[in-house]
Amino acid sequence: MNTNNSSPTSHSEHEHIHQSVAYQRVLIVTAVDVERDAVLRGLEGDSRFEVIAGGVGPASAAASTATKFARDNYDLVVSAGIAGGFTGRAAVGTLVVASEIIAADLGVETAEGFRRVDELGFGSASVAVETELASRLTAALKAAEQTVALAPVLTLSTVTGTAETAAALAQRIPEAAAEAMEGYGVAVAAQQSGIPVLELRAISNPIGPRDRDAWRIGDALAALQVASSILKEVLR
Ligand SMILES: O=C(O)c1cccc(C(=O)CC[C@H]2O[C@@H](n3cnc4c(=O)[nH]cnc43)[C@H](O)[C@@H]2O)c1
Repeated sequence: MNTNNSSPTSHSEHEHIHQSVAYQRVLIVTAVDVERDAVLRGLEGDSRFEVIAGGVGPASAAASTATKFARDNYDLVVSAGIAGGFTGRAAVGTLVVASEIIAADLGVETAEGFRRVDELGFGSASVAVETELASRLTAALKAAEQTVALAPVLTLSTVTGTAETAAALAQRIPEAAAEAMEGYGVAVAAQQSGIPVLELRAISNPIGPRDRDAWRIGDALAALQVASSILKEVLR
């Protein structure tokens, strides 16, 4: 860093200063304790980060996130944890960085099919992420030889448990790579407080017929730990 106040600061120094100032306080919200513990292992005690297990589902995630925002200031919030992956788009053990966070069941069922709240004039079922940062995180994960997709991540209150529902979701939102249960809740809390948001997911199971014994939670938590250590470096 340039410590001489009288000399001009270069463009690249400005960028560095901006980055380190921008992300000094980061809140990471997982659903459950084992996810929080995997993230904490990856962060290795970095004091810029606070990690909470905010509960399962969008309502708990939103309330937990908003409660933290009411008590402290944050520069960034990250929804993180394990997730289901759409077959052919995100395999078990790989990572997904959200390019967009979509509440896939926020809308109305009609005889003609599902209609998003957006079409009905009741707000939006999607929240934009901090795009540049999502791209940088994806690139850093790839550089660290992780398999990662940058794609929309769906939030659902109900885990998909049939091939029919999985196919319907994949057809309705063809770009989506993963589904989880909290991203949209964290993202709405962030949006209402003007705080940038990311979602980072490690795939534990394929989306489709329910087979809980086939979930590879250990592999997903290991990938989440690696991804958290890379997130720490990207925000440095
Ligand atoms: O039983 C365990 O040992 C265990 C360990 C870690 C996490 C869990 C959970 O049940 C976390 C639930 C959490 O995971 C997300 N998730 C994972 N797969 C899917 C899916 O296919 N569809 C939707 N959500 C999924 C979700 O965000 C839940 O909060 C258990």
